[in-house]
Amino acid sequence: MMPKEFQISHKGQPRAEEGYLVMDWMLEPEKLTIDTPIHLAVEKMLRARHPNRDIIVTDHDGQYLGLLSPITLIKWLQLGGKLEERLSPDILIEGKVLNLYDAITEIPLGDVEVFPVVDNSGKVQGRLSSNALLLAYQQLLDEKNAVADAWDIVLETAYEGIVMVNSQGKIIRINEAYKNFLGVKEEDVLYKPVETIIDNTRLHITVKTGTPERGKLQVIQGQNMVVHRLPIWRNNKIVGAIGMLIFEGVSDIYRILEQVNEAKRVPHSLQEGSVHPTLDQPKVTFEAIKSKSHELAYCKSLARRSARTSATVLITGESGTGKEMFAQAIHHLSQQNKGAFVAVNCAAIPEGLLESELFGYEEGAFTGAKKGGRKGRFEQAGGGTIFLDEIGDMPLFMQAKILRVLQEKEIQPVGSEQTRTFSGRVIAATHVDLEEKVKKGEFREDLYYRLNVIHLQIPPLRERKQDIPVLLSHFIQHFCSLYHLPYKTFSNTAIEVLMNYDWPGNIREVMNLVESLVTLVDSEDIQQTDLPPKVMKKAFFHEGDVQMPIEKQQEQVALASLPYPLKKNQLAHEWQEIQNVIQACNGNKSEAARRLGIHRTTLYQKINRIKKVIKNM
Ligand SMILES: Nc1ncnc2c1ncn2[C@@H]1O[C@H](COP(=O)(O)OP(=O)(O)OP(=O)(O)O)[C@@H](O)[C@H]1O
Repeated sequence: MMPKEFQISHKGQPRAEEGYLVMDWMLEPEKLTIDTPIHLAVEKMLRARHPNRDIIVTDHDGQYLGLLSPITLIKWLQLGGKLEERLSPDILIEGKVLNLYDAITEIPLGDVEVFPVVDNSGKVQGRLSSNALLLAYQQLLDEKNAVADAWDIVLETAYEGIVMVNSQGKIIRINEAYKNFLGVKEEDVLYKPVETIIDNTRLHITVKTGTPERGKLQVIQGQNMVVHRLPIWRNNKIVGAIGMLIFEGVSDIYRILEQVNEAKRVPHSLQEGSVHPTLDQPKVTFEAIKSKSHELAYCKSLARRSARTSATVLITGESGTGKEMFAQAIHHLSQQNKGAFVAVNCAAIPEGLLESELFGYEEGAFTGAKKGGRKGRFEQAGGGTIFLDEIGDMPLFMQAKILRVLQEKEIQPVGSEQTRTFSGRVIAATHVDLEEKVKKGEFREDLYYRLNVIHLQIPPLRERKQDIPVLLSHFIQHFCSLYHLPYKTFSNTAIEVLMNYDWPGNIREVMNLVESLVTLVDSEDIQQTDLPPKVMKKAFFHEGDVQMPIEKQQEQVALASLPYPLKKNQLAHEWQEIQNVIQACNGNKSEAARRLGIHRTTLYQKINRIKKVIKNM
């Protein structure tokens, strides 16, 4: 007797892709050979510890014949069967036979609780009970959920932006990184046509053509990005597409490639060195603004969007938070990038000179005016960007003149009757509370509103501590390579202290501290004890901090203060030594460098470095 299920489920070939196969879950077979005396079968059934007492019956070669179930056996005995008789095929039921390689999820189930398992030749190899099946299902679902959870975490935390669209090209999933980059909220983009949300996307085309596109350049929010677009197929139909966005590293490579291509286009005469092209200052782009926090991601996204327009931008934030960097990044991404970026620190220019500095002057405008006059900063910015830093410190009379530029787009040099058109863009910045100044009558309200078209508020570093490790690692690499020193790292405890510190000077302070540590610490591992006492004190003595006992705090500070004066002494010693040699050489630094066994430029660098470090101590 060959049950029909056996023939149906016997697929012959192992299907390794099915993860959950019958063979992985089956148990030892409880089997008897045909012709066994019935009383032995009854004893076996009574001895069975498991609830499913059906017994598999095979022929003498181990081939499956059928199942002996307790109920059919009782019925058979009631009809006059004898315990001395032997097992014969007519007492057996068919059962549901499974193949070793059947996938658990595809088993055709009936009402029985024991399933004989046979190999490809029909020989019995084991049995699968309903209990084992339940266990398998439970584990399968647990694993599926765990995989889905892990997958979600990967999607959410991936460095790349990831977006998924359905077959109609509507967004059905989008990860945090992409949302941050676009500056959108999930509810604003879900189920919207992707082309209305992402600039220059082709995902809505990918779902029509089914053609994958890898490593394509796509301009999003004015920035060159590298993207992959992959269709998702199911049962020979395109059910959606996935778009992946690759940020910084790769776009850096593309920029370098572009620069290489540019260089190849340099005219022959320049390559031969007959004329030396001047090297531009390195451009500050958004990629140079190192960050990991959501707060800065939002600022970058808003700034990128502002670069699409020529609207005035007001950047506020404490000193050293990166306001000028943002202004430069906006400039380089904007239409104005063909013109110059001219930065003016309004607080640093004496009040009497501010007007001529900003608007220029005509010849003879005042005593001491240069022949032929002079162009002001606005005119220098031309079709580019003028960055008015510390605008909050601008005197009221100048505020009126700036307002006029913003309203009329005209500038008037000192001593001139003529006005000139200003076609550039204005970005202003301040660390003071302008609204407060407006209330006090120290800043013109109309100018405030004119400047405040797009307001970029850069949070202080203590409110985005996630950025601290990124900045530390960025600056440590920067200074180690600048000073040709072997790469150093911070110990975990040092990072912990630095994370606890408030950074009143923001990123500028991080930069200065890392520079001095890189030059001061000889070891490649910067320890907590290498940090200056002010950092240690602030990191450990937070107001109202009652967690650490006072003796422990004192101990920490004492520990922290120890090596630093030592370092200071060491530096002072080195400084004295250099001064002695220079004196001995009658001030001749080239000779002093020779005596010290170092190159003259190295001596200059050393002197500048020591001066700078001592000043920062
Ligand atoms: N996110 C950042 N990544 C890398 N470097 C940064 C970052 N933010 C700021 N810097 C660096 O920190 C220093 C201070 O930045 P910046 O001059 O832009 O700040 P600011 O807010 O304009 O300061 P201030 O108000 O004093 O003029 C600069 O050397 C800048 O390159």
